[in-house]
Amino acid sequence: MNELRDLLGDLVADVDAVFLFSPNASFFEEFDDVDEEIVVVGPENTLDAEPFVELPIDFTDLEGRLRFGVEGALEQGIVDEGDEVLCVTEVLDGAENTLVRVQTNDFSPSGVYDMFVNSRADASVVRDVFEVAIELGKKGQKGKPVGALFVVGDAGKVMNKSRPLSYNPFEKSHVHVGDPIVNVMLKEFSRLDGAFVISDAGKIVSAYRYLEPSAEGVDIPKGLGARHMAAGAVTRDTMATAIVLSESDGLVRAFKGGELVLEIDPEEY
Ligand SMILES: Nc1ncnc2c1ncn2[C@@H]1O[C@H](COP(=O)(O)OP(=O)(O)OP(=O)(O)O)[C@@H](O)[C@H]1O
Ligand SMILES: [Mn+2]
Repeated sequence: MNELRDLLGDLVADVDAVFLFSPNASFFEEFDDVDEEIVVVGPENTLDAEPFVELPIDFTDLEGRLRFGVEGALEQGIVDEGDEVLCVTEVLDGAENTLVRVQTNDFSPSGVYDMFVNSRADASVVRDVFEVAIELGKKGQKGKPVGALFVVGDAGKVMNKSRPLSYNPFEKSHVHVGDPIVNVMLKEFSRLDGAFVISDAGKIVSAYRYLEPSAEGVDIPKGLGARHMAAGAVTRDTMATAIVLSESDGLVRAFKGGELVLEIDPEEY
């Protein structure tokens, strides 16, 4: 008789590594004796696991989460190209209810791991800006959809490639992303045109900047307009990362090195 176990056992057979996404302590300990390499992926290394891949944001979409874990492990040399990896994770708030077997080559590098970890700006600054954009996307401005453009890192060069559209409300202030009051200010100022420029350390350098990078050769997906084009182009001309909330489709996108590296729907957060 065919037992399910026999039929589905191939799914877990002969893998090079097992990735546990945000496991709890007791589940993690059960893997003590397995022969395969165990890799923990999560927002914080509360279990002192080694090796560990830190998730900068809570990816609700499964593919984004797997991709980040795999790219991070490849980048850190924990796994190699072509390795077979078994991912144990959750969907729909059901702890450890999902097994996905992937080969590390299944993911063509998207740059998402690189964007957080190897940005000029601190990973926490990139994450904080992401969170503002997601929150803004969820709530809009007084219920209306709103767009916004944040350029993070390499601020001196970004300022050189842009011009003011209005007075800069952050001119003499020393405020940083992540402060609750600053998040309110960013949301308020996002009603007006232009981009926010943020330093590597998270200081808000300016609001209302009109970006003027050279857009020559920048290849962004069709259908996106001037805001996204400017975001893509400024990251090719500088070491910055650009995070864009689209007023028209409500998605948050990130650009680095002139390319789209991440696209998320705030409604799923
Ligand atoms: N070069 C630029 N620098 C800064 N802000 C810009 C630039 N170009 C456009 N924007 C801002 O983007 C807004 C929307 O422009 P547009 O509709 O062309 O962009 P989009 O990519 O379609 O974005 P959305 O999806 O939000 O509509 C403009 O009103 C302006 O505030
Ligand atoms: Mn538009």
